[in-house]
Amino acid sequence: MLPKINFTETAAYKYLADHFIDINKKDIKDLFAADKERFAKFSVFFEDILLDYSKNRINDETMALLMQLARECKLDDAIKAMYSGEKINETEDRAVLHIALRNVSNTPILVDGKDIMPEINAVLAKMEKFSANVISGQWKGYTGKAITDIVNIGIGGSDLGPVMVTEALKHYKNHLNLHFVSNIDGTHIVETLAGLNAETTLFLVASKTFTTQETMTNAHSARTWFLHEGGAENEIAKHFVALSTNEKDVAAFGIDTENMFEFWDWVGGRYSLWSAIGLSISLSIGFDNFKELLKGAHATDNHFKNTEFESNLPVILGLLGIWYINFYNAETQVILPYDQYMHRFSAYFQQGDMESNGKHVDRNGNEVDYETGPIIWGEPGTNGQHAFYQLIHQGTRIIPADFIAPAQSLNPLGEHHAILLSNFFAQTEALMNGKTEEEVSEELKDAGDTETKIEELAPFKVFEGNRPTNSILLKKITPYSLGSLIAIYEHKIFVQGIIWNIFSFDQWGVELGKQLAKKILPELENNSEVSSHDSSTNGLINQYKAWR
Ligand SMILES: O=P(O)(O)OC[C@H]1O[C@H](O)[C@H](O)[C@@H](O)[C@@H]1O
Repeated sequence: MLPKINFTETAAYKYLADHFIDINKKDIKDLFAADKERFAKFSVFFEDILLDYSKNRINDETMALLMQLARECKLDDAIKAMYSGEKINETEDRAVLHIALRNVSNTPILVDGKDIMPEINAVLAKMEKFSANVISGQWKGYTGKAITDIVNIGIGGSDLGPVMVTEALKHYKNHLNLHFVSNIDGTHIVETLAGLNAETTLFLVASKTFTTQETMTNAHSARTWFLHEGGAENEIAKHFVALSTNEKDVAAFGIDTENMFEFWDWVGGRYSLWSAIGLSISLSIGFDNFKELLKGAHATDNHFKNTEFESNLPVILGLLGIWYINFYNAETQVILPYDQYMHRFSAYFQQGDMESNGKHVDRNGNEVDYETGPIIWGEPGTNGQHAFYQLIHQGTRIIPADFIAPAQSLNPLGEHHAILLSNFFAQTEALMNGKTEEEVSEELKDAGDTETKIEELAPFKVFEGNRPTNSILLKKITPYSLGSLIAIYEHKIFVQGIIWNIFSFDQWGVELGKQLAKKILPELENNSEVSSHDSSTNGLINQYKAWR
């Protein structure tokens, strides 16, 4: 059982509320000026990852109180509960064990008294063999040709993780072409299949439940396409495999359960890239690299479990988020990777974070009277700089930002990486320091502007600064370091969920829309006027019918 403590009733919360009044008057740049040790104090290494959180609106007391908050909320007990396989996903009566999927040290992990490691290892061995066969060309399609194209059909957690990781690790990929179909919009599958040859295409039907409407519809369309292109029913096994927890429905679809890669109900969809759902990753970069990804995540898992809170990256990141969300009323959190390969990283954590912590009922079943999960967004730098950074620099909202960059480029090309990184360093400096009216006037004077012009323009050119950022500098993007980084963000979400006293591993909020769509679908079958809804929904449906 998880602790069920209202964090706003802790002593630490009350101290933090008082402390906030004091720190809110301070400028980060003044805190730097007053403390030569600030960078050393507020930065921490985890292997080849450096987290610098010194450019935040914090001092020693803030961090001490945030750590006290974590202790009062019994974060340590919660971590133990997760790692020991307790059913901490109480509303679904399930354990939460993505950490077991990457438990490469193989220490037993018990669920209902049974060690789950042998099952995990068996699926990993099956993934290894299958990946090797497909990559080497030993696995043949129905006309005896090797596979050239992999199409992963899945949505949500059965899509976003594989997409993000295969993109982030594209540098390590082999000759196989990877495609991802998620959207129910027919355009997605039509456009994907348009360039493909059924003889050399392998479909991975990725769905934890194997009942998701989008995935099942797309999978059936892929099957029809395969048969239409010349494949026969009894050749489906050579071109369709399933990644799922639902053996019965996999068999009903016509996929040989021999070709099913299993996972388990204690793997949340948005935490499933480490499971059989990662088969597309293993096919794309080879199983050895997939294993490296798992190893990197496992290293983070050990760090999170064993390191004191003060030097624990997920704990520090989680608590800083709490500081801004609950004391500064920050509504969003922007994630800005300065790495083109990581262009889906923020999108991935939109599901990871928002589906986990977008909750308004606490673990006691009561409405919360504080803010919970932030809105997660972001794009890679430097593209974001030319799009939305204006609002981060000069808008009215406080937007805590995570800047992420690798020190080494995987594609060294002239000055590119130095320019990229100069922007990475400059942005957090600019957000912190801002630019005073004096500095602006000086600049305008130097440019030859008149006194009147300077007075007119200056207010628009002032940057108030004091905008908080974390910088995460990695040595290099490798399967291992990416695995570590993803796991850091996963555990950060866990930390925040524990403090907010919410259940982070269910997702009831996605159900209502699905239910209503199921009701509406039959109403779209004929042309008769619909009147069973509110006037807006009726009006929209009837107009659709008139226009289709
Ligand atoms: O893997 P599946 O069972 O097809 O589920 C795919 C996705 O759909 C659901 O709506 C959930 O909100 C997601 O958490 C899940 O990842």
